[in-house]
Amino acid sequence: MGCILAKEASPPPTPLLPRPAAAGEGRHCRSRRIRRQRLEPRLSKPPGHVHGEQVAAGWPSWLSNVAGEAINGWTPRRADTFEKIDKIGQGTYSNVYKARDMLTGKIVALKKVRFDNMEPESVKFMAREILILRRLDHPNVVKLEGLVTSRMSCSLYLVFEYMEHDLAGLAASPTIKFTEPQVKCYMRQLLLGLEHCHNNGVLHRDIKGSNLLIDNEGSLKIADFGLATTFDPDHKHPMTSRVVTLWYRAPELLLGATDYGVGIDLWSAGCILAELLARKPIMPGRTEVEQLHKIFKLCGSPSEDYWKKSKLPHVTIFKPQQPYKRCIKDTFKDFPPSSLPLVETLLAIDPAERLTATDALISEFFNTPPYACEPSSLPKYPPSKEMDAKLRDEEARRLRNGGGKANVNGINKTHARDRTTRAVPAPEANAELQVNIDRRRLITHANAKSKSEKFPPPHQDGALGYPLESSHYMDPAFDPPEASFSTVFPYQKGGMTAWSGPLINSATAGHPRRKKKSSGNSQMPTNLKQLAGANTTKEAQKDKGITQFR
Ligand SMILES: Nc1ncnc2c1ncn2[C@@H]1O[C@H](COP(=O)(O)OP(=O)(O)OP(=O)(O)O)[C@@H](O)[C@H]1O
Repeated sequence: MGCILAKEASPPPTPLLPRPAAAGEGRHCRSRRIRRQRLEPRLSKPPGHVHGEQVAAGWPSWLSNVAGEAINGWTPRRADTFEKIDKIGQGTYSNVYKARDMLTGKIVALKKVRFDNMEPESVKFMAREILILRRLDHPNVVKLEGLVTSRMSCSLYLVFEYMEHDLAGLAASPTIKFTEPQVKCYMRQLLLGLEHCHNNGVLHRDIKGSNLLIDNEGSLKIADFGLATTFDPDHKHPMTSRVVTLWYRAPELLLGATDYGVGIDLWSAGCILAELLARKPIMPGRTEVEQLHKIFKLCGSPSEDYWKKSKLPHVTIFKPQQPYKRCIKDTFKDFPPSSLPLVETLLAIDPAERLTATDALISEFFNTPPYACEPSSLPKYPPSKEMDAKLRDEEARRLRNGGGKANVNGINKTHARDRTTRAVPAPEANAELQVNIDRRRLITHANAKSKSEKFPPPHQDGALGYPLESSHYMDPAFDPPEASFSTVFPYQKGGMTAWSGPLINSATAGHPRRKKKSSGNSQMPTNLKQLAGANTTKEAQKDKGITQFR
């Protein structure tokens, strides 16, 4: 969620001031300006009378001051009109609760936004998320149903329709094996949601399984617009390239592009399609360097011509010494044949070749039998969210430590389920403890979710934890232990999977495998090797910073 504090060199993603009219600018330019204003959420202080009206309507003054536009036309709901049922999720900047709306009886999700000392910047970024959510209205985009606060309140809750699952949780469950029609059904909904976002000038910028919520009717909805931004292809403005969780981040972002477009979300969608078919993440990089290396190994490195023409800032640093050949077809030779052209298109190195969500929806994949099933025909799954997995792990730990003597059945049950859970994020509540800070730093690299547009640095993320054995549809030769980079594969084999990254710092622990691997680094250009180290150090340094905010 977007309590964001931008401390980057890059300009803010939504320039807010309309350009003053130049002499001679006609109606055409004015209408373009109006369109631009419509596209770019205004986050300025509202005029005095509007501020007064908003406060009279029950909004706190601090919110109206900074985010007047975001709350315009809405009335706040009072917290005592909701009954909290359970905590169901924890994001970096929010806690999410299951609650009952006592006016309607409906079950909802309440996302409580954490503000750090009411910093206007963090309130503004949250306002941007609200404005973006209010602009969108589609069955495959999560709906913001209201806001909960009061005049004297220091907190804000976003009210959403309640969603029982997320795609990462379902995909990680070893008991759930998606069929081809089911994969098509989820992908179709994802692309329809993306099409709506893009047609309305919104880039999501953090598409990944845990942000794709699924309800018990099989509907998939894109959620978490904390990193989203507005864009206008006719009036490009520079945007930060440090967006999207690393495993799903497009190559142009890794190369430092600031004028990207819808292609970045389509790349992430391509990673998800291949992940659903392969039953494990296809490019789990731990640093930006490693991520780009994995991309080149699978998708081929760009042509000489591309490198020559490219004006991307990091091109000289990242250019591999030897070109890599594209090997998507070989790697995914067991994928359903009609899926390969779509995977190829979505994972095109050149964003211009990735086409659009609309193009993807009319591709062969969706028009070849077996067709996508109806969402309502999807199975009704047991709870599978990140938080469910976390609670199960905590319960298992408690029982192992002797707390479960009273319930032998409970122990057995928990242990059995425990083995099947996926990775869960580090406990946020313990972040102030040094041991957890250190863990977080390591896990940050492993999970590599960039939230640098939020608080510096990228925070750790629950990501996906698949048992190694669950690999499917994917050529095992594709991802042998990484000679150049990885020292610990970010998944654990069987047993308890409590973390999605290494718990020890393999860079300093003298891991025996590491020595062997580091000698296999010869393919990597020296400048890349240096950067790999530099990057890690930088990330770790930045990571220290986050502890000050929590
Ligand atoms: N509408 C919803 N229904 C049910 N659960 C939800 C809903 N929205 C969010 N959640 C749960 O809460 C978690 C955190 O929500 P969200 O990702 O929006 O917050 P965040 O602070 O932006 O997190 P992140 O650190 O992943 O960016 C999600 O992973 C999800 O499991």
